[in-house]
Amino acid sequence: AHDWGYGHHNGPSTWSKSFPIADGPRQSPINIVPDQAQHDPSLKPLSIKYDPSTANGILNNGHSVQVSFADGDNSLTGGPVQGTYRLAQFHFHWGSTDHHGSEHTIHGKPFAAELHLVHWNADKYANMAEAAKNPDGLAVVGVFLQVGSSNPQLQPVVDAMADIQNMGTQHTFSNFNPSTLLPNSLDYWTYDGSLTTPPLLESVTWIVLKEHISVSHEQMAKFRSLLFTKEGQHPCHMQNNFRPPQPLKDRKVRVYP
Ligand SMILES: NS(=O)(=O)c1ccc(C(=O)O)c(S(=O)(=O)NCCc2ccccc2)c1
Ligand SMILES: [Zn+2]
Repeated sequence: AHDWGYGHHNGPSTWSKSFPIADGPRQSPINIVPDQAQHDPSLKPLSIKYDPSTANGILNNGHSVQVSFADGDNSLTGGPVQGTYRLAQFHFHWGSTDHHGSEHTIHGKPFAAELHLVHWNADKYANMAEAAKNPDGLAVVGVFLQVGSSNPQLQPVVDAMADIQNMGTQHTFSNFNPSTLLPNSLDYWTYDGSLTTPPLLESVTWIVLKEHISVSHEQMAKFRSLLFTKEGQHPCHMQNNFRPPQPLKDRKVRVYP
């Protein structure tokens, strides 16, 4: 199988060989140009409600660090979506320095990292995999992380990284409320896009928050201490696990408010 990654030989520029949709009409991420974003009266405020008791594990999947949630009352409603989307997992993308690492960019400017909260359309589909095959199947909330003061809300995730250094390792992770990772404002940009990793399915309504959260340089160093590699393999630090911005093609970015 195409073991895709972020290296020179298996990185984003090679993905179209195994995943031709990489050159499709609604790929993510994109560069966001705020003054070109359109107001749309049909857009609503985002409504997000998570149940911390459903957090059930933290995993190094070889591409990112991912916290997964059991099916429960974790809902995203309002915003650009119809119906109720359920939180499945959140993960991050980051760089080798504090000056880059996010997937979306604003006016061409990257942030040090980007948090993705992945939700699936539980009104219409039986599970995440089914939802991922449909254009209205997924909704991902993106939150920029800007290096500055330490973020105490991130610390439980940062501390758990010590237990999942190698690819394929996981650890229990419970009683965590991911809404503590959201900024004060839920104002957002939204556009129709895709997964930013293979299989790059064009099934994501992207909701990128305007306000960032903070992360300290030391906390970022802990992200970079994670490994792409398995125990016993020559260690390769997990960093630059981001796909660069893709062509906007025939799409408009909308903004709320
Ligand atoms: N950067 S992103 O938000 O686009 C994203 C990245 C990786 C993954 C993942 O597969 O873990 C996901 S996922 O959790 O949505 N999984 C992909 C959807 C999928 C699930 C099950 C089977 C096939 C595809 C999303
Ligand atoms: Zn992601």
